[in-house]
Amino acid sequence: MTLNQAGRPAAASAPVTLTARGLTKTYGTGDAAVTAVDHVDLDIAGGALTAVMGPSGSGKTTLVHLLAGLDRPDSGEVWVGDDELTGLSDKKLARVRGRVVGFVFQGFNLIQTMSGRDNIALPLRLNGLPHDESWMATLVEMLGIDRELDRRPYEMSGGQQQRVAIARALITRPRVVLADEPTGNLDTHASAEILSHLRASCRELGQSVVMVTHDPAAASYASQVLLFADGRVEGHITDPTPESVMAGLDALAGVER
Ligand SMILES: Nc1ncnc2c1ncn2[C@@H]1O[C@H](COP(=O)(O)OP(=O)(O)OP(=O)(O)O)[C@@H](O)[C@H]1O
Repeated sequence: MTLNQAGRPAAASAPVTLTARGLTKTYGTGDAAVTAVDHVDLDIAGGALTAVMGPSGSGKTTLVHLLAGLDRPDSGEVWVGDDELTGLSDKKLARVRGRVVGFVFQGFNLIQTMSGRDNIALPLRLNGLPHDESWMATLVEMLGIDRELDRRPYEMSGGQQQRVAIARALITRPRVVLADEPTGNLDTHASAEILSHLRASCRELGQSVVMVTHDPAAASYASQVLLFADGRVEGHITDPTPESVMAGLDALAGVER
């Protein structure tokens, strides 16, 4: 698979590192306070796919929202290359985020009154970026969503909505892509295809791609897995296999294999 098959080549850009320093987010106060992300330091190299795994409630979604600038940390910093997202005003953050970060939400967040095509193109319109028909065609072919272009999200299956949401995240050729359970609604075959595309996309575009997943098979597509528990990175697995991921998760839960 190449991303360049439909016309103009996808512009490769120098990989940038996604960095977090001392990233902390607490919800609630007093006895009800939950520190969802607790002094996290990360250096995620561009051009590689990183998976984040851990128990439910360990803070994975909060972490990717903070890394994307969708939510503000209580303390700590997020950098995309030399740009500090956490230091920006809301207005500047919205502008940088729109151009630099692509996000695949857990619930897709597609706009129900808009066609698949308009949903995919929305980040370009919102950020005043030129429409690139050949890149749109490449993504549509890669994700197999040509029939979804003229449908509204409520006329699509969950898996089709997910593919449209992935196209929307990639349409601006963002430097950083954050994905919360990008294959959660897909069958094994469709998941494998999407993950291969995401991996190829980050390699060919030099993107830093971080995805949250509960699926060891999905995580094995990554070049590294971060094991997350109680808001902290408690371990790394490099060159993961489904078996090494399961062993890592068991170790995280204190279970001996
Ligand atoms: N908006 C919020 N207000 C209050 N507490 C929150 C909020 N969002 C998350 N939390 C709490 O923060 C903790 C981490 O939640 P988060 O959704 O980041 O975990 P997760 O690892 O992504 O979970 P899952 O795997 O179930 O999606 C949980 O205890 C959750 O209840």
